[in-house]
Amino acid sequence: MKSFCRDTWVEVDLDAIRANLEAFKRHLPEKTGIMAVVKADGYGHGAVHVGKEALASGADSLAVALLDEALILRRAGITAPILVLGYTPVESIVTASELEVQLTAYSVEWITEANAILQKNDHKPVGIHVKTDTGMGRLGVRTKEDLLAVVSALEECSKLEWTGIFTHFACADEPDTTHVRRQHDLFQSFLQALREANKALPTVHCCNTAAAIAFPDWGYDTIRLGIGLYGLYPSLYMKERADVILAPALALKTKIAHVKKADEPFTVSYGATYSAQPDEWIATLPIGYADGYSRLLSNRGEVLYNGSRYPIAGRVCMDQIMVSLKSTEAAVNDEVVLYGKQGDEEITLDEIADLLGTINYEVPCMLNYRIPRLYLRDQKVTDVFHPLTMK
Ligand SMILES: Cc1ncc(COP(=O)(O)O)cc1O
Repeated sequence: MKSFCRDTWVEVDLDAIRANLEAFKRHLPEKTGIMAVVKADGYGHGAVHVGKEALASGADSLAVALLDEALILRRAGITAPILVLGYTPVESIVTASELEVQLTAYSVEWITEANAILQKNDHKPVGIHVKTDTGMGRLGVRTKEDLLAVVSALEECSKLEWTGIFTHFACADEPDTTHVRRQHDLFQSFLQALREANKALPTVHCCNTAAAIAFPDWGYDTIRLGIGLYGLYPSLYMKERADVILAPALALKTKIAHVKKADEPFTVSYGATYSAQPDEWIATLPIGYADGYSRLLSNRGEVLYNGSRYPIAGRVCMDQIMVSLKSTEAAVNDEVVLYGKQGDEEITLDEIADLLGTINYEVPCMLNYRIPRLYLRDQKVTDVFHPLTMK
């Protein structure tokens, strides 16, 4: 029996997740591992299912943005190393200790306070990756002096272990490599400063998807693989390089809830911005902006029906959209593809991102708790998870 009561769903192809990870394994030096980035609920694909598939396919560890995201993975039984990439309030250090999750740090004050909290009740030590800001301008130490001060502070801590050092690139997906090379040069000078201070380096990492594609020899101990794991390229330039071939893992599908043929002209949706003409078929689909299907697609987006493209008719509503099937007769329960392939046609997340004036990263992240996720292997549904009902 279906475990959800609506005819709109996301399909995640776990074979594509595996294939994408294996494509990067082939592209990278053998010694370089893969940290699968599954933050934002696996970029909207489902962090638990994607994380488990990535680990089963050869990833060595997982990364998330928030400690709460790591909690969900641990609750799902994932025991692999997990790194929290973002800022964690120091009061949460005990949770990190209990979950055995590694955190990011770059402040002597934070380190000192975190260690004191863990010492108070003799908690288990927490692994710390030191973040260096080489040009992202977001989090991290910016000078060798600050880096050495942070590492020295960690060495004084009985409850914190220095387990990694990393940086994050701001422009690795661009054809002009000036900025990314400058960042990598600075990162290398930080590593050299540590060596000169007789510090044994822990896990070293700097590459995101784009840098892993363009500079595989910068892989160091591991890369942080995000968008590429999901079969998406960080930029058109990266896609056109074609040195790592990826398969999109996500599709968004629905079924026609209502359909009618216009006998005479009538307007469609809020604001009456679309007028159906005689003999035009209008279908109503059970998805809207409250699901993360943007209202900016009103009168601009397209869907696939019977392998052909048809325009959204009128404004996207909170829970429903209407599409014009032109003169094509249709029936309730016929399947419609909103993102993905149908026949020879495909509506890509890149296309939707262009229509929305954003990047492909944001499009799957917008798909929220109201849409059940179906997980496929060999094109067959092997598992279902509905964020709304949590089962
Ligand atoms: C610190 C950090 N590291 C890595 C990623 C993954 O980037 P891609 O999705 O572009 O691979 C994100 C991130 O914020």
